[in-house]
Amino acid sequence: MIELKSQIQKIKLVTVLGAGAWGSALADLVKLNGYQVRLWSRRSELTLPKALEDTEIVVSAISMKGVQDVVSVVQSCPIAPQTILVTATKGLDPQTNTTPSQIWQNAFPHHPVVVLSGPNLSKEIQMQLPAATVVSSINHDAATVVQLVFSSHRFRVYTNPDPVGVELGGTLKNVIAIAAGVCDGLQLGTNAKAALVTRGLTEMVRIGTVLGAKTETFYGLSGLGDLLATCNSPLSRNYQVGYQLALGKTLDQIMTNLPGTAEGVNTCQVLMQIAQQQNISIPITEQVYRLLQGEVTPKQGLDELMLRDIKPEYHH
Ligand SMILES: NC(=O)C1=CN([C@@H]2O[C@H](COP(=O)(O)OP(=O)(O)OC[C@H]3O[C@@H](n4cnc5c(N)ncnc54)[C@H](O)[C@@H]3O)[C@@H](O)[C@H]2O)C=CC1
Ligand SMILES: O=C(CO)COP(=O)(O)O
Repeated sequence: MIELKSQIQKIKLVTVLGAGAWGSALADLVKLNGYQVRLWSRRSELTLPKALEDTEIVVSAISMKGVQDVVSVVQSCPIAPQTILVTATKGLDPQTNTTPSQIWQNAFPHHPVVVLSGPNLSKEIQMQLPAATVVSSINHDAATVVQLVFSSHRFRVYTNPDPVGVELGGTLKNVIAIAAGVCDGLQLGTNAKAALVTRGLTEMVRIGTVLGAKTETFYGLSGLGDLLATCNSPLSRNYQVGYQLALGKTLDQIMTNLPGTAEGVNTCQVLMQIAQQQNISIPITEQVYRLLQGEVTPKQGLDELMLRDIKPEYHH
């Protein structure tokens, strides 16, 4: 306990990697709590080694496609052995099917790695609206340090003992958010949306538990919480992808004009690979995949879901 207290008191400098929507919002949260913050992006004048010099916490908000590259460069920089690595990316690596925290941990086996994930639409956070999130790590002390560094009267941070589940909640919901956007774009109504989001959660639990997550984590902020936020907000880029597909735009048109990253598009492909390899039923994800591939229209995807064999709600 004394050691943890002195660890927390030592934190003065936090480096945030990725100056996109989420990295900028996270940097502001930490800055408002009185810490010195360095915000690095590949376009900034600050070099990565300089950004990492003497830092106590590194927060990565790099989109999935850049994580491996950035991790490789960070590996070549001198960082102190006790530096805490925090990952806030919500995606899966298409080559290895691994999560961002697994990539960080593989590269830095002796460093504490903490995941940060929750219902956190960056625009609302930047507007200083209240929000809550979850931090989790196999190193509980490191998670507690990160909890204290980020917590404020408008950002409530919980710890959770299931890092795999916390990270996967934020990642898996992106695909369901695309489906929710389609549902609203087609004006299918509130009953349909409730059914979709609930069955989406069942699907998240099914694939997430195969990947090592605990079921109950998906019923918390990083699972259901994030699912509700993104499936119900036009601020969500993943929701926007589905919504605009339902209005008849092409995926290329949507992606060209989208502000920032919609991770669900790539995550969907990775989930299909995993589901096929491991024989997991993920019907909503499958229809989102087929829609993104241009194999079905939004209306055909809906019909495919509605006309599946009837069955019990749960298998025991
Ligand atoms: N925007 C939001 O509301 C939230 C986003 N997230 C997650 O955070 C991650 C980033 O999202 P956003 O900030 O919204 O996206 P963004 O597109 O605004 O920013 C992505 C950042 O990653 C950097 N990046 C990408 N490839 C790179 C590479 N090869 N080398 C160096 N830097 C590279 C970009 O330069 C940019 O700074 C995503 O995984 C997203 O799911 C999580 C919670 C909230
Ligand atoms: O993860 C998010 C909110 O928690 C952000 O959602 P989008 O990436 O769909 O904008």
